[in-house]
Amino acid sequence: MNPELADSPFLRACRRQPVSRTPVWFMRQAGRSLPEYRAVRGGVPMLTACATPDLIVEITMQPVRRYGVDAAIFFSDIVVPLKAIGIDLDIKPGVGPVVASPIRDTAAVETLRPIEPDDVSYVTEAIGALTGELGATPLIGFAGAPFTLASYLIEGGPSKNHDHTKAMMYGEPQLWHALMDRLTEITLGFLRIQVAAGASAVQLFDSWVGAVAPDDYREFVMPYTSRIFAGLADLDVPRIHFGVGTGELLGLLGEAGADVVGVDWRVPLDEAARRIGPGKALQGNLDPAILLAPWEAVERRAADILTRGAKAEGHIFNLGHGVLPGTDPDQLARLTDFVHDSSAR
Ligand SMILES: O=C(O)CCc1c2[nH]c(c1CC(=O)O)Cc1[nH]c(c(CC(=O)O)c1CCC(=O)O)Cc1[nH]c(c(CC(=O)O)c1CCC(=O)O)Cc1[nH]c(c(CCC(=O)O)c1CC(=O)O)C2
Repeated sequence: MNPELADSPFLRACRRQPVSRTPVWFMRQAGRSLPEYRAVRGGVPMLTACATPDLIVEITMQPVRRYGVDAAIFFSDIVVPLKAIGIDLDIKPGVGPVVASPIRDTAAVETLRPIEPDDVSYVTEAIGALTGELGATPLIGFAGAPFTLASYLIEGGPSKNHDHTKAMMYGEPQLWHALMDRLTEITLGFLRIQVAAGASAVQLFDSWVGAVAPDDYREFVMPYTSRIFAGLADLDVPRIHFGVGTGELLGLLGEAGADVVGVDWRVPLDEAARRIGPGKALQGNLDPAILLAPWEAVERRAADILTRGAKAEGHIFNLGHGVLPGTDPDQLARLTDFVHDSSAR
């Protein structure tokens, strides 16, 4: 790895090494909040954009150019690897991922095959071009975690209560474990492809896992996330584990094997550090909705997060979840500068 990249504040903070300033990036930093994104997407469907190397590169670079964030995140979506292995699904504007035939029996589970580099050659091509353009700025690869992907596949789309998902988990545990096993192989394979192509860190999004209780997490989810983190260990890239509403799960999320735990806005970072224990860096955790309020409100919260984050062994500033589409990009530009200026040491 290029020594300047290895020494970047983001990678150093992930490794819990001293930094010259707190690194910052934002989940969903590319996307609908940016006028330049809306311009290049035009009428191109989301999943077409995710399979077009030139668009992936351009969209990934947009927030790096505009904000000067400390990391880029590969432009894609959590359902891309599922589409790539032949699952009939689409991302519908205003709805989200929609699966044509929800997966609820053994025959359907058996249609989930492992992912091969040839299934996603556009990913390898885009990441190769990106690492050249990014130079000393790290590129984060990502994937959805098995629980969150299972929820989309079983429900057939976004779900508030995950009814069918939990019905399978509690009522048909064998089928559940078979599904999670296949999704684990796909997720691990997809992350390994991204690292082989040049990603210098990975983030596993278990966005909906906050819906399960700690004992159920241990039994039905953790064996799979642990397998993914263990399966990445030989690649020597920082592994970030993120979920929403995970206050009661934070210790277990750390135990599953990540290097960095992403925290949403519900738990202050000093308290999160206490719950997670030593040996982990933290990422987070400004409520993305605060960015819709005047700057003074943003600044007050951001300053508090920097103070609390300093109690962790490493801190990467981020939001507690993705940038909301109605966010004014000038707020994010100001926030990036504020984090850099007020944490410089
Ligand atoms: O509410 C729901 O369940 C549907 C959510 C939804 C997904 N893809 C989607 C949508 C529709 C939408 O955003 O309106 C569809 C989707 N994915 C994405 C976009 C672009 C944007 O948000 O404006 C969009 C909107 C598509 C469009 O432009 O019309 C891109 C995306 N998804 C994702 C990422 C990774 C990241 O967050 O940084 C990124 C890349 C961001 C970047 O390059 O900066 C990951 C993703 N997609 C998805 C999830 C599940 C949880 C969630 O809702 O946030 C997650 C994980 C997460 O953010 O926690 C599912």
